[in-house]
Amino acid sequence: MKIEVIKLVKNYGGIKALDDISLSIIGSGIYGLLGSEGAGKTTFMRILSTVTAKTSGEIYIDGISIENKKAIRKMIGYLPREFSFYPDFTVYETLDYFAVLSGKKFLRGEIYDILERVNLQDLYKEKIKTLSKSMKKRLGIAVITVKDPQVIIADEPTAGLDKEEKVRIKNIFFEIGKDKTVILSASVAEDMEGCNTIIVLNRGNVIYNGMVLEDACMKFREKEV
Ligand SMILES: Nc1ncnc2c1ncn2[C@@H]1O[C@H](COP(=O)(O)OP(=O)(O)OP(=O)(O)O)[C@@H](O)[C@H]1O
Repeated sequence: MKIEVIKLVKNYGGIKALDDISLSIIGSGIYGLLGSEGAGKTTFMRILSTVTAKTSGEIYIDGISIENKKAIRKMIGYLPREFSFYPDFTVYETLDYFAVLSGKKFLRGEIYDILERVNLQDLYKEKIKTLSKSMKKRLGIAVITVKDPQVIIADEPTAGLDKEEKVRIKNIFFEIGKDKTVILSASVAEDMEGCNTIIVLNRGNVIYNGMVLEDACMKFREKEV
């Protein structure tokens, strides 16, 4: 899997949210996108997921242009910051519903297997409205992995969770990242722990792209003050 971003620009009226970004993401693993509020993380992820249109530049995923929305959407699972579910559906019904939407046929056992991967197997009868924030996040991960995409993009999946829950969510992504490309964002440096590559965004520019967490944190903090 290779993602190539070439001279990507996104303007919202007079606001330059992404200012000529070029980078490559090659192979499986966890890629962390670190940046403070307004750095452009959500915009970047939404463009990659074909939810938002770019202003200019090019993106290719395995050689397929992002303009080819239909093909790209098959390759990508996008977990936005807030994922909405039907509050009165149970955990099982929700996953089953998205499985049907994905167009693939799933056996009952396969749905339980997916729930097990995100540690929700014992809660399959629970209604969504009774779930905690972390449980909903985990269900969101289950939902986006149901169509087995090659690339998983998650916008601040650990924001607002306690330490234990952050670790739990991260471990799920580490497991997925063994053979898929996972891109996740955060606005606090500690949430980048365990990422194989860290990309630091600042006001729409890439100011660090590498494997050393300490260096990424230094660049990030330099711009924060
Ligand atoms: N729909 C929009 N209309 C106008 N400006 C926008 C829109 N979406 C984002 N922006 C602006 O683009 C810039 C980048 O925002 P973006 O949400 O991508 O950053 P972020 O790093 O995800 O930050 P946050 O954590 O606050 O969401 C900000 O200046 C933001 O105000």
